[in-house]
Amino acid sequence: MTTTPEVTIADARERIDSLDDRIIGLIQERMAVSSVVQQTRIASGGRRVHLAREMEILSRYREALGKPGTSLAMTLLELCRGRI
Ligand SMILES: O=C(O)C(=O)C[C@]1(C(=O)O)C=C[C@@H](O)C=C1
Repeated sequence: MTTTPEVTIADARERIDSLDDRIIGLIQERMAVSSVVQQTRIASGGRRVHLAREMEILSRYREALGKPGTSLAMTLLELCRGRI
């Protein structure tokens, strides 16, 4: 069956929208889990931020996605723990 460029683009955009919905849901889930870690640490006398752990996360994203991965990880961390 043949299709048109318009249909191919519309179908692909639907998939992108669906992926973005899932990504947003995963980010919201990450924020909730991160909050549990931070609140638990603060309640036991620690600090909200754990820089060594953040370095591990930044490395993981950079290894998987290159330099923009670092920016993405920094944005995710800011969403999860606020600005430092
Ligand atoms: O893993 C932790 O210790 C967390 O508090 C979670 C988290 C994160 O969102 O990944 C948030 C703040 C910390 O600075 C480091 C990492």
